[in-house]
Amino acid sequence: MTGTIIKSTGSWYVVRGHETGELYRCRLRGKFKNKGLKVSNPLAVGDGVEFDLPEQSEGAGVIHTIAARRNYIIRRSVHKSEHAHIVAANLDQALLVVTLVSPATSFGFIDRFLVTAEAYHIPALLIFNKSDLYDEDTLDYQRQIAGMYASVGYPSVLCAAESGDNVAAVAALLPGKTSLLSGHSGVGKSTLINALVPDLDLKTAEISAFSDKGKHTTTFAEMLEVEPGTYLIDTPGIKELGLVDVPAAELAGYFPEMRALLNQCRYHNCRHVHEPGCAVIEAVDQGRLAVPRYESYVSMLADEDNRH
Ligand SMILES: Nc1nc2c(ncn2[C@@H]2O[C@H](COP(=O)(O)OP(=O)(O)OP(=O)(O)O)[C@@H](O)[C@H]2O)c(=O)[nH]1
Ligand SMILES: [Zn+2]
Repeated sequence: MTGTIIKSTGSWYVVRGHETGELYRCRLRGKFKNKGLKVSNPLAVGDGVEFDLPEQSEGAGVIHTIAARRNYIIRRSVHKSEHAHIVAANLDQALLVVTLVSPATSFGFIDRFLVTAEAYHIPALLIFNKSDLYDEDTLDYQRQIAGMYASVGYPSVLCAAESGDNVAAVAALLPGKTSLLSGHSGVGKSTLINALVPDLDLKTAEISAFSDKGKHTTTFAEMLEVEPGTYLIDTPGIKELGLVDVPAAELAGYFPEMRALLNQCRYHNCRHVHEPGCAVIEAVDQGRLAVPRYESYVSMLADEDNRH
């Protein structure tokens, strides 16, 4: 049988079976190695697996094959001696919840998230929340920002999670996909999840009761099941996305609007800061490349220089 891992305790996995639609508790057969990947966990939520239900196993499954991953996000350990671990695999999109007031999310944070998503090859979208708190000027401003991000490949939705206003537009992004939901503390992520996942507590309780069977186990990771096949992964912020140490020379390649210009710079190793004949600087000067995006690039480049 085949299925998707929706919860992991490190030794047990909860798998949603594709053929039956049922939940299965599974173990991993024998030793598994992640080829060329130094991580502590062989399997993560979102992984596709093949498993058997042997007789005399009291309904517990045995995973014997892991499907190739389309992508995955890892979290580095705080202790250097420990391996990183895979937070989740096979993400279809990353949604970043942001706010323009109460609190205002900075461009720096947004662009860092988008660069990280590019590095992971995960399409990213922005959810502007708390629209009920925006006055006319802020709404104008929001349209400008949304336009700027849309023009470089990041669509967005404006909503108010608390009142439910336009949450339907967010819900429409989800069916059949695995979505990562991120955002600074206080932007309304929990409120949004509660609006998106009806009976959230019931569903979570059901899966816990099923997987823990009265034992005290720590959950390493869990996907919220909006419905079978539609999943949300809740993470507190960019640290979870573990902004991979993007080498300075590659950084501009993770800004889609800069990518197309890179081979037009006079110097092949142009850093696009004050080099003569730089196509990126020219685009900024001519208003073809948004200043806030360029400023984020320069600031990330400086951070990268300071690290080395
Ligand atoms: N006015 C307004 N307030 C909202 C909206 N959505 C959430 N809030 C409020 O914003 C505050 C933070 O919301 P949470 O859902 O707890 O935010 P969070 O992002 O999950 O924060 P953490 O739990 O710290 O990660 C709460 O007081 C919510 O009531 C909204 O659409 N409009
Ligand atoms: Zn350049």
